This record gives sequence, C-alpha cells and structure tokens, in this order.
Amino acid sequence: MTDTSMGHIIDGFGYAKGLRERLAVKVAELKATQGITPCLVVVIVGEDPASQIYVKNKGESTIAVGMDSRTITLPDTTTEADLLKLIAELNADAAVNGILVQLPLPKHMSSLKVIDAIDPLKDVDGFHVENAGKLAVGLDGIVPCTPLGSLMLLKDAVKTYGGGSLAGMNAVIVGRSNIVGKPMAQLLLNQDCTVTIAHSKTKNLKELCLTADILVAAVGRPKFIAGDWVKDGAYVIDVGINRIEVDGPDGKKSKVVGDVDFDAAKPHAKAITPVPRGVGPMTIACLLNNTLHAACLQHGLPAPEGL
Ligand SMILES: Nc1nc(=O)c2c([nH]1)NC[C@@H]1CN(c3ccc(C(=O)N[C@@H](CCC(=O)O)C(=O)O)cc3)C=[N+]21
Repeated sequence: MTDTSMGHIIDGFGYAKGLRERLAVKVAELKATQGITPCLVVVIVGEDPASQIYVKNKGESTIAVGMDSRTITLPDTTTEADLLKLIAELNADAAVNGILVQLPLPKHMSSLKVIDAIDPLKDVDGFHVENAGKLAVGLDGIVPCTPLGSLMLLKDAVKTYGGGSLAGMNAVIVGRSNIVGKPMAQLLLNQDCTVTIAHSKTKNLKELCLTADILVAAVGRPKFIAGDWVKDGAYVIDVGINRIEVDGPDGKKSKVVGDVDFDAAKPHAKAITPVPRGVGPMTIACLLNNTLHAACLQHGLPAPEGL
C-alpha cells in the first residue's frame, strides 16, 4: 500500500484510557462537591467463564475511576422471580446508581422482562424501553454503551482523518440487535447520516456494504465482512468480539477476532477499529460514563459535560 492516507488504525484502547481519566476527574469533583460516590452493581446469573472475565474487568475499571463497585453472582438455578426481587431491592437502594444485569441470561428467563424491571434512571446499559424510546425520539436518556463508544471513536476518526462531520455520510450497519444495531442507527441518524440497517435477509449485502462511507459490523460472526466489501476510504467500526480456536506453536489456542476480516479490510479503509483494543474497551469506559451520568440524574444534577 503506497497511499499513506489510508488504513489508519483507530486506537479504542487509548481513547478509552483517556475517557476513563477524564471520568476519574469528574468522579472526584462529584465526591468533593456533593459527597456522592457513584455506585455500579453488576448482576451475573450462572458461571459462564467468558462472562466472568468481563464482569471482573468491569469491576476493576469501576474502582479505578473512583466509583464503588458491587458484583452479585447468582446460581444458574435462580428463578426469574428471585432476580426480579433483587432488582426491586437495588432500585429502592439509594446508594445504588447503576444496575447492569449481564446478558445473556439463562434460557428460563425473559431478558426483556428483566430489563424492564430495572429503574430507567439506573439502567446504565440503556436497554430499557424508556431509554430506547428516548433515543428514538431524540430525548436525553441513557444511551447503550457499545453504540455510544463506537460513535465517539467514529467522530474522532472522521475529525482526524476526514476533516469534517458525519453529516450526509452513508452509514451501513450490519446487524439489527436492540443492543447495538438499532441504537447505533439512531445515533448515526441524529448525526445526519443516511442510515441503512442490513441483516441476515438483506439481498446483495456485499454491494450494499460497498456503498458505505461508514460501515458498522455487529453480526457476531468471525470475519464475516470480507476486505472487498469495504469501499475505498470508508470508516469501519468492528463491534464483533468472537473467540475462535487457532493453531499455535504448542497446539490450539483461543484468540479474539472481530466481524471484519481486519487484514483484508484495512488497506481499503480510511480508518478501522481493531479487535481486540477497538470498540470493546470503549464499551467498558462508556459503562462508567453512564454510571456517572445516572448518579447525576438521580441527584437532580446536570449530566457531566466535555467528556
Ligand atoms: N448487560 C450487558 N451489558 C454488556 O455491555 C455486556 C453484556 N451484558 N454481556 C456481555 C457483553 C460483552 N461485553 C464486552 C465488553 C468489553 C469487552 C472488551 O473490553 N474486550 C477487550 C478484550 C477482548 C479479549 O481479549 O477478550 C477488547 O475488545 O479489546 C468485551 C466484551 C459487554 N457485554
């Protein structure tokens, strides 16, 4: 590749580190001026080892920015009624500012019902219908962490490498989940992008992707987006976190890859997020951002600005 204005790697890890540092300053201010220490409670049901790693990371990052962190681990055999009862207790506990119930939940529970039970003001995932609805109609609410973090990276990259705003860009989002695809579409629409949401039934997906100035991959399938699906000069945001087995020097080992074939896509892209160290660390940093935001809302204080 001779064109040095292409293939920039978006440093999500570094951006997230900076965001966490700025959050730590705001948390210290809130403590000093209001005597409030934001508290995040993470609830995990079952013993899925991958989930436990994320939960441990979340807890450590929460403490590192000066917030209080509690993790509640419940057995797989917990009933939905028991989980709803716990959520009601956390809703009523004034010391708790944010509640995150780790997904997916065991099959015998309805995640919609569980999320619906969380006080929307404490819903730091931004998954409650009230927060989803606010985002859809353009009211201030809590915005889901992964789309929020993705937007921050995208705005920064377009500013750095494109010189302008997102207005008028063609955005194609591959994936229509409530957690990433749909809220990402709302955020990009609010930025005056022309947004298309693609999914498993979309016809001519490759051709559609090739129209994208902004391509967001949130399908959950390793390397699903091939290099020749990326238009030259596009901004590529890879939301996928897929653990795959690869051959290492001493047998099989596990590795994390995205939904985009990074090596093949990079020469086409203006800028692209890697996996790991792209969107993932931003998800955690935005969770802390949302916890601080939630604590402010609950105390009738304005949301922190300039982060
Ligand atoms: N209610 C709920 N909210 C969530 O936000 C939520 C959830 N449930 N369930 C599980 C998924 C997964 N998730 C990740 C967050 C950060 C990284 C992350 O920081 N990954 C690093 C390391 C990846 C690695 O090496 O394993 C990276 O991408 O660089 C990964 C995964 C949040 N989730």
